[in-house]
Amino acid sequence: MPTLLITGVGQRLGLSLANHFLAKQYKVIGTYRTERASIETLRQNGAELYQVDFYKPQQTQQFINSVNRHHAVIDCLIHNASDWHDEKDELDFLDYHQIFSNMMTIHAEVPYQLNLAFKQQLTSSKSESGIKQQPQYSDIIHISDYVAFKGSKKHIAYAASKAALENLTLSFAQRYSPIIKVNSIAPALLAFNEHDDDSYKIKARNKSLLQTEGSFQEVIKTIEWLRDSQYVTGRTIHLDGGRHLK
Ligand SMILES: NC(=O)C1=CN([C@@H]2O[C@H](COP(=O)(O)OP(=O)(O)OC[C@H]3O[C@@H](n4cnc5c(N)ncnc54)[C@H](OP(=O)(O)O)[C@@H]3O)[C@@H](O)[C@H]2O)C=CC1
Ligand SMILES: Nc1nc2c(c(=O)[nH]1)N=C([C@H](O)[C@@H](O)CO)CN2
Repeated sequence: MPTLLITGVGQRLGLSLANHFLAKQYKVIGTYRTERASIETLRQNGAELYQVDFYKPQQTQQFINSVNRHHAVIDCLIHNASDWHDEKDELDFLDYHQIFSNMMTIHAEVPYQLNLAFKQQLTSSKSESGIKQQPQYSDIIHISDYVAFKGSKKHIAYAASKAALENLTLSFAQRYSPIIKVNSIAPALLAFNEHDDDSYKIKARNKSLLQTEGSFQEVIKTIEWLRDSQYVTGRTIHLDGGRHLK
């Protein structure tokens, strides 16, 4: 069965992805930063988990070394880990510096580093399985955001870093063809956070033509479609309810 490496599996989309593919008996390698009950449950269900704070380069390096030591094959690398920082007014220079640095680290530099570090594992998945019925590509999937296209006046660095991530898709698709497909998924609203109040929810839903939120299942279906594709690479797949036309 395929091996997936998913970053940020502790909650929400990452947890949904890990549970979905574990249920299909895939081998799931996951990263988490914060110890939670969900992490122990994933471990009991067979996931191989690594605790890493990607804001700490030494921990990123240790993670890469561990994966290189223990995993020879990766069929699909999904970059999901993300922080959603906003730029409040009247912060000082160093606060904005930290926000910008963190956003670029988690959404651009870490995907860049892991894509380069795990090329061998992503390439060997093809040779490991011997003769195939049809070309079977391995996949890199970057989870982006609609705001990479539109910008965001409240999450400026976040949006810019997601735009950088989508540009990485173009470069890695060229560099890793024809063995590895590289694509982005750019959702708009997928799921609210616990602290979101009703007025925020109404406003957020109304930003799209379909006037609703998506779902983590929508992303799962798109990942399954990308995995099955024989002809899509270097593309960003938008899941946004027609928000671009509102
Ligand atoms: N939810 C939505 O409506 C939308 C989501 N997206 C994108 O979809 C993806 C998933 O979204 P969602 O599930 O809501 O994200 P969450 O913010 O709920 O979770 C993201 C995960 O990333 C992990 N993470 C954050 N920073 C670090 C770090 N420095 N090192 C290691 N791990 C880190 C967190 O780990 P931990 O919890 O262990 O600390 C967390 O579990 C993200 O890329 C997001 O940008 C795009 C558009 C809409
Ligand atoms: N890392 C995260 N990124 C994003 C989140 C989130 O909770 N964590 N949430 C959103 C919102 O749903 C936004 O799309 C609309 O409010 C965007 N990115």
